[in-house]
Amino acid sequence: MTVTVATLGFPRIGPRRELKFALEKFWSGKSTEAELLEAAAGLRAAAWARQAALGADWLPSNDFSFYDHVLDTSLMLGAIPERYGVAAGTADLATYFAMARGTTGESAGCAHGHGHTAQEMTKWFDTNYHYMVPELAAGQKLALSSSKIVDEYREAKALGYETRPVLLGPVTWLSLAKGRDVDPFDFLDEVLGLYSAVLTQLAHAGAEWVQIDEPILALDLDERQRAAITRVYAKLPRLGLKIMLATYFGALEDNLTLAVNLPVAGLHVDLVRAPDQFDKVLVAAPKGLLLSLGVIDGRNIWRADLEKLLDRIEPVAATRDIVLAPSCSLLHVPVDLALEPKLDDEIKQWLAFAAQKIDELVTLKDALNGGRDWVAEKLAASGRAAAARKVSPRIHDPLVAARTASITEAMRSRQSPYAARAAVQAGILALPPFPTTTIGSFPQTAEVRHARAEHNRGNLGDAAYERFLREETERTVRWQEEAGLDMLVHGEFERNDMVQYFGEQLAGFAFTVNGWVQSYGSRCVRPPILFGDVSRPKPMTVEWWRYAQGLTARPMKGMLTGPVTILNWSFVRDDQPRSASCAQIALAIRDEVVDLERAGCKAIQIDEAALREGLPLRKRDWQAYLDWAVDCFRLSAAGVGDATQIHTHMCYSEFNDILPAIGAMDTDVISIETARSQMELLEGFAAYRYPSAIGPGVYDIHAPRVPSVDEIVRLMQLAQAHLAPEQLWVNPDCGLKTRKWEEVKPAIDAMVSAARELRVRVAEPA
Ligand SMILES: CN1c2c(nc(N)[nH]c2=O)NC[C@@H]1CNc1ccc(C(=O)N[C@@H](CCC(=O)N[C@@H](CCC(=O)N[C@@H](CCC(=O)O)C(=O)O)C(=O)O)C(=O)O)cc1
Ligand SMILES: N[C@@H](CCS)C(=O)O
Ligand SMILES: [Zn+2]
Repeated sequence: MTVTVATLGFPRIGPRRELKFALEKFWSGKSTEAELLEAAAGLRAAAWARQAALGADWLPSNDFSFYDHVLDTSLMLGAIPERYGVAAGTADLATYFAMARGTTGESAGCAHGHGHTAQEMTKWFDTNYHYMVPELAAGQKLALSSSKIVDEYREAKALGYETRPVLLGPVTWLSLAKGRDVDPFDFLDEVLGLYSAVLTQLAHAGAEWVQIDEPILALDLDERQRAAITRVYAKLPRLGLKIMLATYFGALEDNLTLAVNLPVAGLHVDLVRAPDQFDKVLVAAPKGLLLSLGVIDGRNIWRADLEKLLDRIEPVAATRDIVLAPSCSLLHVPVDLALEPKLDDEIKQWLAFAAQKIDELVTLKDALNGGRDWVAEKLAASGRAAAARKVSPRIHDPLVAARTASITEAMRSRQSPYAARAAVQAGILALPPFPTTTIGSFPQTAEVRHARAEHNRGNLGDAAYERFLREETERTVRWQEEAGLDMLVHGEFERNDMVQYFGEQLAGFAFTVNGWVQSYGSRCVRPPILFGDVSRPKPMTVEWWRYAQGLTARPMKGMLTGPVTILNWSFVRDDQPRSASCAQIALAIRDEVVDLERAGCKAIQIDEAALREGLPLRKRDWQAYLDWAVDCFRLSAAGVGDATQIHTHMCYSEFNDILPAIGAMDTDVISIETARSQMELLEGFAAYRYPSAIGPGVYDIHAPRVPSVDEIVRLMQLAQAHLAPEQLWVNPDCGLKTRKWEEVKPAIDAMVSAARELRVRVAEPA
């Protein structure tokens, strides 16, 4: 029986974010399209060479994307909304970037009243990767509009690599699509026809296999989706190509029988998220179905215990051909651990990034094909690392264990109910009706990022860097006073990222230099690595808060990232439940909250941008997650007295299905994204009788567009249709870090003017 190795997809950004820099150079007009195409071809060639050199047998092609693979699929199908003025069949790179960024160059943007908005962007399943939501309208004509998949197959072939092209499956694409006056599934036959044409072209180009990704198969499916799966995979396998149907991010569960009985040549299953499905899949899968076993974690950075894996796989490999693979595309992990000179050796030996994961797969393959002795040293090293990690004193801190064991319900509860707290806080803060504030960050200009980079490189000393940050902060505080904002923020200039900044200061976290992962388009994040018990060696934000508050008599918000968001945007431990790691982070944030209060801070914002997006993929798992997530938030927030106003912020706009959880967070003020939904979201808050204060975002910070005073007044009037005026704050949808000062200043001026007008209007007798 033969064992081979596949990779499903390799990170496309390049080992040092080469794609980001090539894209941003092109977008800013500093390079030509030809130069961009050349850079992309170089990245693809390097990725194939690397994977081949590591010993992968099945190399992916079409896993590269200039922005997003869902958008690539939309362009392939010619699903181009009318506003871009391009007929299906005639799209080019300019159309692609217009769909990705809007014609003024911004995600979801529409500048100054002209230009075309980008497609909506949202997160890819439960990852921190974001895709462009496909749009379909009634009567829309689709047509093949991109030959990318065939071109990249041929490009690899010309370089001597036989690849298995990767294509997002039609049922997942339709499931992610939004229809305007139409059900996306009405397009099923048309879409199926186009996929058939693409597969036929690939077969003509010489491809033998294609990998079709249907992650939707790991979710709860309705009858229409199940029927679509049956229909699509009755047809596509007849076109001369063998199909490896890839499922990932969870178990097939009730979709297992459906999946294994499709007439496809291969099926990939995720055995990291869903190890328990291994036996079920083996029983259900017909002998002729080539199984691709996702045994190495494509979502996390831990090195595997290879001997332990072999114990499970060996009996199977003796009875059937198998492919070994990461659980999903390697898109979600950094490229190469070898680029991390600053990680210490003890932690480094526990980790595997994309390149190391392929090496692990190849070691497993060699052990299965040639016997364990053949790779004895590699297996022993993997076993030693796993054993060392289990007992390392770096991981286990008895003080943290004792502290988490003594968490009580009282520690999660504020002293008094909201109404009593609100009365005390009103007396102290003395804010006007419709108080104005912002969400925390002000523009992270090139100058700010450059100063930080120079400081990190050692070219800018600590004192000079600190002086620079203090000046930026002071300028921003002064400006906020002049603008007339009521509750100020310090601007977050000292922070590289709202999660990484805290990870870098907490014990139990390690951080990388080049461990970038694509978040959306050219934007990347470096998730901290949560490897051990978490504690807070010393205050993290208090000195910045104290400095900023010292500059003004107005209240300065303390600004923290919440435990659930830190957890969801980090690479986390796999040796204890996520809830346990989250409770530890919650205690560390609680310490910071208490210290801020002691320092005199009257209002503390604990951002939970990722609480909603951390929801499990299967609905039946939601409540358990929400229970511990809300508990952790409350634990982080409830160490303060009634007089301290606790804010939170969430910038993903689907809240109605988790309103009880939001209520249970028991915050004094929540700011949420609402501008794009015209305040419709507040209906849910009203129906739920949400008791405390809400700052519904009055303008979309994802766009460079400056809102008018009238528009903000109108939005706030819509808000008053749902909520009492006393409940309302006025703020933007999210932080301003990605904006420019010339956009921020007039927008905030308009916001403050609107609040003043609203105050006059409520004061006037009806
Ligand atoms: C709110 N979002 C966030 C998510 N996850 C997070 N962990 N953080 C988030 O804020 N998930 C959901 C959304 C996703 N949205 C975004 C928005 C913006 C970015 C982004 O802008 N990323 C930056 C990198 C940010 C960062 O870490 N910056 C560092 C390093 C800056 C840098 O690149 N420096 C250069 C040198 C510059 C010079 O010398 O002039 C270098 O190192 O080469 C910092 O500021 O210090 C990005 O550029 O992609 C991400 C997600
Ligand atoms: N305080 C953060 C929240 C972003 S979700 C910011 O303002 O950028
Ligand atoms: Zn936000």
